[in-house]
Amino acid sequence: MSFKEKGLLVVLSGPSGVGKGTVCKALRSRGTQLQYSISVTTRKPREGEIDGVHYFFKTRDQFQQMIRQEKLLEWAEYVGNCYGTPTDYVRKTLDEGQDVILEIEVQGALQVKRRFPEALFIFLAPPNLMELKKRIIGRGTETADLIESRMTVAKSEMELMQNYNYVVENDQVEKACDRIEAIVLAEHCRVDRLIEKYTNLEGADGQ
Ligand SMILES: Nc1ncnc2c1ncn2[C@@H]1O[C@H](COP(=O)(O)OP(=O)(O)OP(=O)(O)O)[C@@H](O)[C@H]1O
Ligand SMILES: Nc1nc2c(ncn2[C@@H]2O[C@H](COP(=O)(O)O)[C@@H](O)[C@H]2O)c(=O)[nH]1
Repeated sequence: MSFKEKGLLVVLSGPSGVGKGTVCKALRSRGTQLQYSISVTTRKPREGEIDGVHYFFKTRDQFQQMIRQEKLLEWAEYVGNCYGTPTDYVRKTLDEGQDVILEIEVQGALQVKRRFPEALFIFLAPPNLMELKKRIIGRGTETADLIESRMTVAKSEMELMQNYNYVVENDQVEKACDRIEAIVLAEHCRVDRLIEKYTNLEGADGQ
């Protein structure tokens, strides 16, 4: 009898501008074995963002329809726009035994926790709030008003950190990637994930 381990669901969240996207991109270019779920959003594309690559861009009506049809694993309204994770891709990829990473804000992460308590929750934290603001400004994608709104949300998101399994400081991108890779590796070795495999050892050689 062969034991097929299900993929691990990794939730990476943290305030806007902390570097979630940057860290995920760096993990990807290292070849880290994580599949990236592409979210659905009602936000307008930023310059250079491609539909189906960075997000699936939808109208509010289309997004509402996805909610009604229960196509979203989680969703949240964030600073005037809606964001959500398509369920099908996540379930299919986990069932194939591949790990999936969701790059989402905190309200959505809490919904995932209720539905998938066994998922791994990592909070990416900035060295401090001044540095966070500097990063959002430096990215050059938001108006001054939106930067203030995102900073206000960021402060309340930081207070929800205790709902996560790990906090990783994104002081340097490569160090943050090292820490995330180590956490994911350790999670794969947890007894509660592997016990089924090792309690069925006898079946493995046909005895
Ligand atoms: N460790 C770091 N040191 C300095 N700058 C960083 C670091 N990580 C990311 N940045 C920069 O911070 C800015 C925001 O990063 P990024 O867009 O990845 O954040 P994010 O958390 O994905 O934001 P959002 O949640 O809004 O999508 C970018 O300009 C990026 O280059
Ligand atoms: N709850 C969810 N949050 C998501 C999802 N995809 C992205 N996000 C988060 O939204 C904010 C804003 O993103 P931006 O691209 O407009 O800067 C940020 O924290 C993202 O991580 C999702 O599917 N669900």
